[in-house]
Order: sequence, then structure tokens, then C-alpha cells
Amino acid sequence: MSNRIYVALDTPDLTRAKAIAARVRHHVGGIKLGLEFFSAHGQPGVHAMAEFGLPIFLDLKLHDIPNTVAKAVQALGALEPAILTVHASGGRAMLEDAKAAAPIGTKVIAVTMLTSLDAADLAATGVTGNAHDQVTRLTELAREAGVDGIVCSGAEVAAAKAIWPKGFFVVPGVRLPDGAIGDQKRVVTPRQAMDAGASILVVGRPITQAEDPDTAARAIGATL
Ligand SMILES: O=C(O)c1cc(=O)[nH]c(=O)n1[C@@H]1O[C@H](COP(=O)(O)O)[C@@H](O)[C@H]1O
Repeated sequence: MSNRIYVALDTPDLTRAKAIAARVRHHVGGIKLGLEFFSAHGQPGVHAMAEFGLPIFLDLKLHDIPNTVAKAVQALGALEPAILTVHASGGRAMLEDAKAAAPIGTKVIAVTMLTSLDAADLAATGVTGNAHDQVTRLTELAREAGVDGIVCSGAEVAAAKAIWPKGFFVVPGVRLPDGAIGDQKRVVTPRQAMDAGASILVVGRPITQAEDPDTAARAIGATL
């Protein structure tokens, strides 16, 4: 894949999602649809967006008992997404069963520590150590469970790749130096994330909230 940018179309508005996709389709490598879009439009919405001909990253961050997650993955299988997310903290059996239930061509990717969290958030949930500790711990778990890769911030991707050279590394929470950070906490630039070993970047608001999403996507691509 030449273009490593997946645009996150985080909107419940199908018309708006289509309009942005139409504008950026030649400047991104894929489309990410998450909870906001899927809660509003479900599988028909995913089919509608697949018509743009770009790979679909279905980011539902599944997290439940193994049987429930496996059945959900099976139900989503008809969509044949290029990428599907689950939470690594769901545990090894859940990760194994999610991978087993996914179509052959779907990468099952485990979210380690959300980029909106920092060490204080971890401590508040009873998790010891810092972001690096948590990401490397869950990267090892994901690798052992046999999924395809992980999601982490650009600050940890080099460490994760060192322990899983063949993993697929998804990095969201990227911002250009002058960009608004919003609710993200562990942020790096797109270039830093790629240099550290990201396989793909997820970019939402820096493209979707830009006055000209097309120019914004191209500008980010030009930094890589
Ligand atoms: O799995 C993800 O894509 C994800 C994981 C994570 O740790 N942090 C994170 O921001 N994301 C997603 O990446 C996108 C980031 O959006 P922006 O902050 O607007 O660029 C959103 O769609 C999030 O759901």
C-alpha cells in the first residue's frame, strides 16, 4: 500500500461521511469507520462507504467475553473489512477467538492503551507502570494470541516493534506541530510516527475538520 493514511470518518452523518470521502479519496489509503458512524448506520452504512473502493478499517474496539466477541466478529465478517479492532485488555482467549472468527483477509488489531490516556489515567484504573510498560505488556499478549498487530501511540511504536518486528502497527492521535490536540494525550507528528515504525496512520479531525479536507490530507501526506 503506497498511501499509509487512513482517514477516520467520525460522524453519524452519512452524507457528510460520503462528501469527505469523495474529497480525500485520492489522498488517503483507506477509510476508518468507528463507533460513531457504525452506531448510526450499521452494516448498510459500511457497504455504502465501501463503494469508494478504498480499504475499510472497521474500528469497533470490541471488548467482551470471548464467545460474545467471536460471534460479533463472525457477524461482521460479511463486510470483509481490511482491519477490525478489539481491545487487547479483553485477554488472550478473547483475542484468539476474535482472530479465529475473522475472515482470512481481515487483520485483527488489538488496541493497547488509548491515545487519550496518560499514566495518571492508568493509575486511576489500577494499572501499574507508565504508557510504555502498558503498551509493551499488551503487545506481547497480542503477539502471543496470534492477532495481526496493535494500536498504540507514536511514542510507543518503536518499543512495540522491537518486541514484534513482524507486527502491524496502527498509530492514531497524530498531529502536525501546530494542530489542535483535542482529547488526545499521547500525540506525535505523522512523520515521527512513520519514522518510529508505524504501518499506517489514523487521521481524523486534522483532515475532517479542516476547511479543505483534500488539501489537509495532501499536506499531511507531503510530510511523510
Ligand atoms: O483504534 C483507534 O483507531 C484509536 C485508538 C486510540 O488509541 N486512539 C484513537 O484516537 N483512535 C481513533 O483514532 C481516531 C483519532 O481521531 P483524531 O484525534 O480526530 O485524529 C479516532 O477515530 C479514534 O477513535
